[in-house]
Amino acid sequence: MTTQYAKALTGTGAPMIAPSILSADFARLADEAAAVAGSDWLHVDVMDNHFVPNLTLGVPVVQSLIKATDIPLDCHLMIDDPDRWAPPYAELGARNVTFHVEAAADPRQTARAIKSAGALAGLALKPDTSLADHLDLLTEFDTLLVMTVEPGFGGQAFIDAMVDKIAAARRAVDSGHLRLLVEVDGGVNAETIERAAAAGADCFVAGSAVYGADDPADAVRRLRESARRAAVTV
Ligand SMILES: O=C(CO)[C@@H](O)[C@H](O)COP(=O)(O)O
Ligand SMILES: [Fe+2]
Repeated sequence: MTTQYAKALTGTGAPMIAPSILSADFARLADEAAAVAGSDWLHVDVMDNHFVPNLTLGVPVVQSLIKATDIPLDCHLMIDDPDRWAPPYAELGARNVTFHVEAAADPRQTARAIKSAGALAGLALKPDTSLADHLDLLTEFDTLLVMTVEPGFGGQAFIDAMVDKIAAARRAVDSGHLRLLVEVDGGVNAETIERAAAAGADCFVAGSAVYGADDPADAVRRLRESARRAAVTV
């Protein structure tokens, strides 16, 4: 169920795949980006050890990675105080900058700051965070990241109960004629991507399913094809 907006972003209308470098070798990030050539976005999990109990990377690494790859960066900020810390990722040239509503004091203003710095703005929801409570924010955002695991770590199992939230997000976008990509993150693999795609997601983050594969670029192609097939059968 790829939307016109997703089509405008990809040029092809195919489901978008965003490999997560959380599952890559951090000592070889440029090579690991090259290994997923053909991906729509490269997903970069920024964790601060406060909002989530894990610590990854920040502005200096993103700054280097932007120079090391042509793949647009999809920065997922799992950090406290995104109102202060999110706009710099947009200023660096990230394509999409997503922050968590649970951590933001003023999500509207932060989305506007990200967009005026030239990036798309993304709103992320943890699994227990209600979509219905935040519907009024969606017009401010370009992407909605539905977390299908608890944020913090790769390699966790997809929470099936989130399929209903993906479907609700799809309905909200379509009925409101919103210019918003529905993105799914956590536990996405060859099997779970079908349920997420059938529920109406446009963009799929996959870490271990891509970087755990013998041929990561081929894993990206296969995931895209599985999503495309599942989306057209609904
Ligand atoms: O944001 C996160 C985890 O907090 C994700 O982006 C993970 O990096 C996805 O990894 P897999 O679940 O696909 O292994
Ligand atoms: Fe993520």
